[in-house]
Amino acid sequence: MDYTHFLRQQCYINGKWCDADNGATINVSDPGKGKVLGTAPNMGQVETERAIDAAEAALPAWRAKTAGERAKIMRRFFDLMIANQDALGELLSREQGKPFSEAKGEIAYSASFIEWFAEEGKRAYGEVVPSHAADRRIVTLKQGIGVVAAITPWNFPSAMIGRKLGPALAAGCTMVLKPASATPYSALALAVLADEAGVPAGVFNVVTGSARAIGGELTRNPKVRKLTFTGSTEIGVQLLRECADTVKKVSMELGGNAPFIVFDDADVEAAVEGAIVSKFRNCGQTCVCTNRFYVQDAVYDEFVTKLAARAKAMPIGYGMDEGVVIGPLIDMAAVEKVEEHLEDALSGGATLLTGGKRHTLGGSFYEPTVVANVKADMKLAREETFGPLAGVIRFKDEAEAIALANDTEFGLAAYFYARDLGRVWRVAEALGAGIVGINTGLISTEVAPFGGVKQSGLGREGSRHGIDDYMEIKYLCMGIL
Ligand SMILES: NC(=O)C1=CN([C@@H]2O[C@H](COP(=O)(O)OP(=O)(O)OC[C@H]3O[C@@H](n4cnc5c(N)ncnc54)[C@H](OP(=O)(O)O)[C@@H]3O)[C@@H](O)[C@H]2O)C=CC1
Ligand SMILES: O=C(O)CCCC(=O)O
Repeated sequence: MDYTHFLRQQCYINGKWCDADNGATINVSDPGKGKVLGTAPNMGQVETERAIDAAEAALPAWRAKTAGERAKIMRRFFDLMIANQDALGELLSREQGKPFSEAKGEIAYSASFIEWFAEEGKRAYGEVVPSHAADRRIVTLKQGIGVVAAITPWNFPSAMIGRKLGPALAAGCTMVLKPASATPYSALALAVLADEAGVPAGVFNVVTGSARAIGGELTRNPKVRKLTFTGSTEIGVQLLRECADTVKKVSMELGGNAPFIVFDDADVEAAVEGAIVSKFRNCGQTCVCTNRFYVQDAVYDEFVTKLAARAKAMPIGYGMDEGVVIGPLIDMAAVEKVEEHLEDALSGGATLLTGGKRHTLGGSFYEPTVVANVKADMKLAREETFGPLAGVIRFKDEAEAIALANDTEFGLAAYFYARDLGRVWRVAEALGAGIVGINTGLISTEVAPFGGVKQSGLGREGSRHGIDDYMEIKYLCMGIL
């Protein structure tokens, strides 16, 4: 199947493909070539309300199915995603810019949440609680929360949906999704496959367009019982406020500022490998990407020299070109943010080791960049860069590294390399993050709980815990007179 089969330029509401009521559209561009790929409907409040009504109407029948019946449909959905991995990967690469190999990996990652939660739905056990009274019995049930609203970002246009849709469907919930305006096609492609898999009309709805109008309705409408969001902390905070009026359950997967610590007992080669993966995946545009490196005195020079050499050798190009590992940034605003952070570091005395400029391909291509002699108060260490810029800070001892790593309002991922077992436990326990990568730069999998502490978010996605965010516990107290 060709990728164009999945390139739908209409929204999906109540099992039907539709335009905005007023026919308005937004352009969707390929960030690599800068060329318009197509359009998507510019919907607003009215269409969103219609989608919520459809999700509400579809809820009783979807909820009434057994978990096993839902799992069969979800299994078909998973199989279709895998069978169409190449086409879905190409569509994703074209709208987002990431290398085709990474895009295909993202499709498999996205599908893995559908498969995982299809099975977890069957294990959403309640419990029998030892009673407090001889004449009463206590039982708990877990029930799907109802209509779920999801708002997702452009950096993982498929996987951030898969990991919300999987648990929602498995729990017996229905969903209205608003994907990022930059990358709506991967979301609409999921609607094509959901339909083919037999997900009933109204269970999964996709609306594209005005973030404010659609988001406003999703947060205001009392029929929506849960909002799940991945994106910036700034918008997450705004959505939390908006959800307060109708007391919705919320999951927030927000910004990060991940530290990556290399201790003097680390395997430096392995640390460089992990650093490359963790820093430059998706051109530095993931919330778990390393944002600041801390390297101990004794191994500092070796680490920065090797990191710079590896970064310099990374092939840059269009996502669909053979062998590319670094694609374009999502837009020029992203390039400007990298430039601002680099300029701030260099003007404060940091040393440029490689990169440091826009790539000759033009547009939003930027060279993988490494700077040494970075200080902890520079912008690149304090704010999420979300780009291919690695700044390396020197430290003396374990206590200093932990203090530096934890000196942030964020707490999503943290990484460190060390071999001393005592140190591994001490540091792992001391880091203020929801996810800690130890001697690895890659922590993402559907089987583990993904989520942050502090201003990086609320709730966990993936793992056996991920379905709980889509369920309520009901307690039954039974008199047995
Ligand atoms: N945690 C993460 O994974 C991500 C973090 N980020 C961080 O955020 C920065 C900015 O990226 P950006 O794309 O602007 O992220 P945003 O948080 O603005 O966007 C994420 C999603 O929220 C939507 N949105 C934006 N404003 C509103 C609103 N008022 N009400 C409801 N929904 C809204 C967007 O829609 P639309 O696309 O239509 O604007 C998109 O679907 C990045 O540089 C990065 O630092 C970004 C993406 C993912
Ligand atoms: O940046 C994000 O929000 C998505 C994280 C990707 C992952 O699950 O690894």
